[in-house]
Amino acid sequence: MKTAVMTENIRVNSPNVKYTETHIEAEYRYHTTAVCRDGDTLEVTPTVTELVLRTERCVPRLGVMLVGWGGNNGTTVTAAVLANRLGLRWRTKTGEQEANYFGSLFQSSTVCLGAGPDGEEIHVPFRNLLPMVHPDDIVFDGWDISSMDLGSAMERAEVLDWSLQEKLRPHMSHLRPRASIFYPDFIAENQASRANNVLTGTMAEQLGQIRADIQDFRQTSGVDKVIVLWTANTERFCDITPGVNDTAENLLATIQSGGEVSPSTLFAVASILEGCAYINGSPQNTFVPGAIELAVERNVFIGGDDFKSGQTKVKSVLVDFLISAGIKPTSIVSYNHLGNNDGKNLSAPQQFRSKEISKSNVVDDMVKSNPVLYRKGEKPDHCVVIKYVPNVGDSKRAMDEYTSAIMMGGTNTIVMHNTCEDSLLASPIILDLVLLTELCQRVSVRPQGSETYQSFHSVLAILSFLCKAPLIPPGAPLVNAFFRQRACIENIMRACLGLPPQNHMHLEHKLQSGFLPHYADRIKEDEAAKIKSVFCNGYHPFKESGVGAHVVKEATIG
Ligand SMILES: NC(=O)c1ccc[n+]([C@@H]2O[C@H](COP(=O)([O-])OP(=O)(O)OC[C@H]3O[C@@H](n4cnc5c(N)ncnc54)[C@H](O)[C@@H]3O)[C@@H](O)[C@H]2O)c1
Ligand SMILES: O=P([O-])([O-])O[C@@H]1[C@@H](O)[C@H](O)[C@@H](O)[C@H](O)[C@@H]1O
Repeated sequence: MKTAVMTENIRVNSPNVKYTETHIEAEYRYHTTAVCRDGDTLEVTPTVTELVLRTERCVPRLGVMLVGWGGNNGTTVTAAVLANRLGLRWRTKTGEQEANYFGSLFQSSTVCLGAGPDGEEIHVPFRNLLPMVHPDDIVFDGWDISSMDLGSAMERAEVLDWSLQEKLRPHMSHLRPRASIFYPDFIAENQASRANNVLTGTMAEQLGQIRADIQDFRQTSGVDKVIVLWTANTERFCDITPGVNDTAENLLATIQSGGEVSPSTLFAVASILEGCAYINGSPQNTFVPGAIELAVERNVFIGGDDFKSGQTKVKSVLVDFLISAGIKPTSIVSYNHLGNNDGKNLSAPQQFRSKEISKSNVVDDMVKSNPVLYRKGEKPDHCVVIKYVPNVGDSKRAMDEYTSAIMMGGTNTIVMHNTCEDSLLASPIILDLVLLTELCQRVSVRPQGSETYQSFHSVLAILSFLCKAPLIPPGAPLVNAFFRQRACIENIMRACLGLPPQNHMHLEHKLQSGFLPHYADRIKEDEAAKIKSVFCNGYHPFKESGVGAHVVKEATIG
């Protein structure tokens, strides 16, 4: 039975937005711009498509099954949710610390709704825009090739303060990962010593067991829906072979007969067949063409690849800043060393290669966007180095050097040192990934002229903000630039409320004699005259006359 949890505290006052018992229904004018070349002229045509976006208001009880549950990320995200749910506080050497969700886009960042009574911008937590699952309410389960219970695995991870671990252990020691699929040649040899919790049988039997595990979790936990997320070790890339994994039919046949199918792809197939969204937090090519085709056929969301958590996240900001400012990065060197088990696995060449690819391609879209700086095909030198240094544990040390050409033959070099507990950056990303995926499962869209509503494409490109190597539908533009990706999420959620995209223009404050605020037509004639006299003399109505305060009350924000 779904729990009708009304989490939003924003009510949009518009004739285009309807709140029913079950849905928010927004009529939305989607503005885009079509460009085509006519000789040496670019012809630009603004286009408008009428859409109706419908969002289910009932927030389900969400179950998340982590593959690699006993790892640094798996234990840390589980611990963080428990600590927040329990409202834990603990002593550290610098004082008392309380649980939080820093690093989560939805839990710890805000969006600007619009202007308030005094003209100031009103910001609200991102999560408040639409009804969303609260991370405190997530129920975790999962698999690991290591049988260690979550309390001991948290200790093995060496991520969280000991005093916090002491408080959490009674709540985690009874949690045990389910046995998993283990094919040694997909991850580093140095991982074999962990593998004491593995499934036997044929590939088809193992697939069947994973499906049974998902069914068992759904039934025993009482959750309304399950999302499966891979946070197990980075695998080597899989060969894409016609007749093996190039179509859904061939992939399913290969699983029956046994062949080149990775554990991560098997988990993807199991999840899709169980109707569960599947997200890949690692860089390997889990989503072979056959897996993507299966997801589309079954109308199930898939997303990834590789959490964008630290060094690469900064890169997707810094390179966007440089190129958007007309400065030309000519060399990017990204080095880091870390001492956790992820680093140990990545010390093997094939696993490092998977990561090198996802960390290297993140600047391509930004480079291609600026033909003023870069000739066709020209790219900055880009070097990625990862070293395993056990002593530093989960505290990854990243060092970056960005060298750029500036005006008249000048050179700018930015050097950065970035130290962090890698798992404390990845854990909020995991939460954002599953919460955004769950929200998208409750959104449907009816384009003008269509009688039926449709879901987002099975390849959930909106997750790009959270991934180093975004998986996108065929033909869609690949965007890695951080703030463009963030704006995409914000503006789609605003569209679900019938609100226009954020444009940051503030035109009402930028004209010589100003103009009437857009809502002025909704207020009485004499008050409009007052605002006109005040506002158009360059004074903001809210500050000067107080009349705006009355108008804002009618706008019913809050
Ligand atoms: N900041 C980050 O931590 C970050 C950022 C981006 C991507 N990642 C990726 O996330 C993944 C997990 O990172 P981590 O630091 O938690 O690593 P980890 O090594 O601590 O955890 C991985 C876990 O997966 C388990 N495992 C390996 N193969 C498995 C299988 N077939 N089935 C089930 N479990 C299996 C291991 O036993 C281990 O417990 C890695 O692939 C890493 O590259 C991490
Ligand atoms: O997200 P990011 O910090 O650029 O990338 C990280 C790498 O720098 C790190 O070496 C690796 O172990 C993590 O899995 C993660 O991928």
